[in-house]
Amino acid sequence: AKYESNVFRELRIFLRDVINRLMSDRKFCCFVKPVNLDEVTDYLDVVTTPMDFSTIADKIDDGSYTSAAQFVADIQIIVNNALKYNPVSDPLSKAVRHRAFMLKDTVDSIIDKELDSDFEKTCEELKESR
Ligand SMILES: O=C(C1CCC1)N1C[C@@H]2C[C@H]3C[C@@H](O)[C@@H](O)[C@]2(C1)O3
Repeated sequence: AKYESNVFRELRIFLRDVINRLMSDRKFCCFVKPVNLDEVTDYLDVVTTPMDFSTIADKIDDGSYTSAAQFVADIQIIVNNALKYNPVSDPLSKAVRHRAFMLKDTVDSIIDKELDSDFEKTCEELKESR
């Protein structure tokens, strides 16, 4: 009801702030848009669930996330995809993998510092009550 919509509205505001900060961080520029499937023609042979920051931003606005944990799970998909498609030790792949690891630690740190655990618990409980 009203209370629920206020909680999920506050979650959207928090998640928009986080994704906006990630999108404006130059070291994460490779994660902003979907991998170009016209350019990377074998990408879907390797990666089953593409994910990127702009898709996450759309999902926030669609109300797809009813907890921060669901948001972090999509960030993890970005990380796992980057590690899976860019495994070799050539310099470009190593740079991509390093950024993927940086992304995960950056998001985990933001969540630990800035997301109230009671608020996240309320989101999880409201999600179950749906
Ligand atoms: O995995 C990715 C993105 C980086 C994190 C997501 N890509 C697959 C290609 C391999 C590597 C070099 C370019 O070929 C560029 O097209 C991509 C894009 O980076």
